[in-house]
Amino acid sequence: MNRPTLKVVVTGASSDLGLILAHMISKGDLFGLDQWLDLVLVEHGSKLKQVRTGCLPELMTCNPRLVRKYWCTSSMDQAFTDADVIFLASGTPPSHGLSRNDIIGTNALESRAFGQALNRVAKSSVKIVVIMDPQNTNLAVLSYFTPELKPCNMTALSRVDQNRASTMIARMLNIANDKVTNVTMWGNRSQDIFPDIRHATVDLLGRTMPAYDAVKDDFYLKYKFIELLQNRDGDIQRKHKSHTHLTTAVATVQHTRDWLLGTKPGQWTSMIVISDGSYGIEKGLPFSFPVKVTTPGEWEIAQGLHLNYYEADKLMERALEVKNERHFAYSILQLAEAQVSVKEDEEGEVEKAKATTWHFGHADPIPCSILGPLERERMGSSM
Ligand SMILES: NC(=O)c1ccc[n+]([C@@H]2O[C@H](COP(=O)([O-])OP(=O)(O)OC[C@H]3O[C@@H](n4cnc5c(N)ncnc54)[C@H](O)[C@@H]3O)[C@@H](O)[C@H]2O)c1
Repeated sequence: MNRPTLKVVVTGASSDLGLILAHMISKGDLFGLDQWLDLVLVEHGSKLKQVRTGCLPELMTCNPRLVRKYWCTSSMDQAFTDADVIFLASGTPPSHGLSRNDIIGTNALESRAFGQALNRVAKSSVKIVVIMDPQNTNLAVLSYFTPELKPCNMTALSRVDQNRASTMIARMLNIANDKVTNVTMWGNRSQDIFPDIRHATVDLLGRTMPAYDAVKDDFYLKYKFIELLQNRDGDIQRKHKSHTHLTTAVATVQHTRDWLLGTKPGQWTSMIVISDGSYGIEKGLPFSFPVKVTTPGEWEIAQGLHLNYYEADKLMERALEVKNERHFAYSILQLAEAQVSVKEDEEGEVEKAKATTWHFGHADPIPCSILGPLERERMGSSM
């Protein structure tokens, strides 16, 4: 293991989500089996003891051979200094009795605190994944308070919904989930996120074909499927009587692996990123798009998906929803809308275009030869 140790931060470490995520990272699901890690577990002061005396022993019992050092802290500055990857997995979850606006308001305050700390101490290559609900709004707030960081280094999670949609199709066709590709989630991570199956493909007995042709039920895919998918989160929470921590942790690892290692040729994944104006979505608006990663650590919005009138209309509706929620969050924080920080260069290109290649925060790219078998398969490498 010649690569420098990575510093990885998980906030909300005492919750099931934080613990499962920390466990998956510790056992190499994210960076592979040949990467040393320093893992920082962040919790509020009142729960820090619980992390030290409960969560940490739990994690250590699972034989996390890749972790060189654990830190437990309430200090964001301490946690974020020199961090390579940060998972913002804390915040208030949607629950009975709290409206979406309540959640937006509470978590916007959290995001502001995270943003201010990141802006003070984070290094410019840090990668940040927003899991806190609602992801689009929190990404907007975070980006607002981090003028020193590039917006391309922050993404938020819509992969949970993509995975659910892929699973639903896979089950209809009796195939494995990973035989369903290029399902896209557009828009706002709310109940109204818009699933696009029309561009999805499936591998049926070795033959790649459009998902629509394989399912052969246009009416179902256009209406019932979308309704079922949009209610899935609530359904699971009601029936399982808990938040969807396992699916979220798994989706977070998949999202981050795609971002840091790359998507397979010809494939894309759904990610909430800051819009560069693609598909008519206002520049600077956090929106779930189809995203490709050909250079590890640099996402680009997949171009050229033809949208019909109905779909284009849905995208505009979703964009309006994000704008309204962002407006609400900004009003809680008493921020002026005009100050929205879309960082542009002289040609008006969103900073993304100037992004430097990210090599796990260090000087050298990950040489394929030291990747594990899973990574090699992922990178399509013949090494
Ligand atoms: N599908 C998804 O994308 C998905 C699924 C589950 C949860 N979430 C989101 O993740 C967040 C956490 O959900 P949960 O169910 O684990 O909630 P939870 O209430 O069980 O745990 C949140 C934890 O975060 C901690 N916390 C709050 N502010 C903090 C801060 N500033 N620093 C460190 N720790 C802090 C709390 O003390 C608590 O332990 C919520 O915003 C939720 O909506 C998203």
